Amino acid sequence: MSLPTDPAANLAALIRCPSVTPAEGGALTALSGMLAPLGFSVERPVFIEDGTPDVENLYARLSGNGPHLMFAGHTDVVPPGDEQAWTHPPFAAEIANGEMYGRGAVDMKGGIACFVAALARHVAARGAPKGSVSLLITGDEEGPSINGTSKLLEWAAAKGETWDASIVGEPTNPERLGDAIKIGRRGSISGTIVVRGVQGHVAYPHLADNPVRGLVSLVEALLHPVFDKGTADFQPTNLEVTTIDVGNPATNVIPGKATATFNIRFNDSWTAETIQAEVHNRLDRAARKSKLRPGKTEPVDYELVWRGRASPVFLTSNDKLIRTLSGSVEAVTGRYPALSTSGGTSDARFIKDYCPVVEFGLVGKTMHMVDERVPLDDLEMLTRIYERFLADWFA
Ligand SMILES: N[C@@H](CCC[C@H](NC(=O)CCC(=O)O)C(=O)O)C(=O)O
Ligand SMILES: [Zn+2]
Ligand SMILES: [Zn+2]
Repeated sequence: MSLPTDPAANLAALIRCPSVTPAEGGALTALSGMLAPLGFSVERPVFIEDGTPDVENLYARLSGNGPHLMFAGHTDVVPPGDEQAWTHPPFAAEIANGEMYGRGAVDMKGGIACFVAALARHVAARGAPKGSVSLLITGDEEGPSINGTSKLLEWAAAKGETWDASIVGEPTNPERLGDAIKIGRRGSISGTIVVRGVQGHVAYPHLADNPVRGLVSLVEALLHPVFDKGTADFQPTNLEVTTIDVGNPATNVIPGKATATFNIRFNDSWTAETIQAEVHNRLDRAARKSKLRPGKTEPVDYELVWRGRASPVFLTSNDKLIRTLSGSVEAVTGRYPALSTSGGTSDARFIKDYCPVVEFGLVGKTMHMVDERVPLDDLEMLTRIYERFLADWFA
C-alpha cells in the first residue's frame, strides 16, 4: 500500500473537500484514508450542544512504547468569500508558479498535510515511531469552538488517554518558514455594555436622558488609560470596541437605549477575573462622572454582559519541547525561530490543561484571504521540519 509521503498530494486531497465550518465536507474521511495505511486507529466522535452546530471530529492513534506526542489542528476552514475574486477556485487545489491555491492551504490543512507526510516518511525510513502518536483534529476551530478540541480532549482523557507533549500545526510564521514558533497566547474576553436612558424630544433634553452620552463616557473609560505596556513574554493588553449600536432612525428623537461591544486581548499581568474586575471599576467610576451629562446627578444606568467563555492567557515553559522544536526548525531552515506569543487565540488554550503545547506551521500571510495559497517549497520544508522533530522528539 502506498504511503502518503507527498505533502502536496495530501494537501490537494484536503483542499478539494469543501469543509467550510462546521461542515465535514469529506476532509476527515480523506484524512482517515491517509492515516489508515500508517497503522493508525481512527475514531470520529460527533459533539453536540444546544444552540451550536453539531461537529464531527477525529482522533487517530498509533500506539508504541515510549512518550506520547499529540499533533493537533483543524480541517474546518473559513468561507471563501467572493469566489469570483479568486485567481484559482478555492476548492480546486490548482498549482500556479509553484504555489498551491485553496481555502485552508495555510490555515491549516497545509500543516496537517505536512505532518502526515512527515509521519509517512518516518515510518518508511525508520519504521513505527518509538512511542505513541495521536492526531487530534477538530472541525470546529473556525466556528464557535464549543464542539471541537475542548470536548475532544475531555472525551479522549475520559478513555484514559494522556499525552506528554503537543504540537499544533497552525500557521505561526509571519514572513518565512523558521521565523517563529508560538509558545503561548494572550487571553481573550468579550463584553457588551447596555446603557438605558429616557427616550424623548431632542429639543427638550431636560425631559429625557440620552444613553449615548452615558455610553460615550463608559467607552472612553475603557480606552484610556492603556491597561498595561506589555510584559517580558507578551504584547500589551488591547481593548477594541467592535460595534456600537443605537438603531435610531430619527434625527429629532433621543433614543432610549445604546449598546457597545468590546473584545479584550489580555497578557499575563491579568487573569480573566482581574481584567473583568478592572473593567467593572472603570465603568463604575465613569458612570458617576457628569462631564457629558450636565444636570444629571444619578449615575449612568448601565449593565455589563460578559459574552461566551473567556480564553485564558498561557505560556508554555517546557524547555525540552521548545528546544527540541526550535532545534528541528533550525536544522532544516538554518534559522533559530523566535519564541512568540503574538496574534489571536488558538486551540492550544485547551490543550495546555493536558500537556505542554507549542505551535509551528506554515507562513500565515494569506490565511482567511482571497487566494489563500502556499509555496510547494514551503510544504516540502515544513514536512522535513516535522520529520526531523519526530526523530528528535522520539530520540
Ligand atoms: N472561533 C473561536 C476562536 C477564534 C480564534 C481566533 N484565532 C485566530 O484568528 C488565530 C490567528 C492567529 O494565529 O493569530 C481569534 O483569536 O479570535 C472562538 O470563538 O472561540
Ligand atoms: Zn487555524
Ligand atoms: Zn483561521
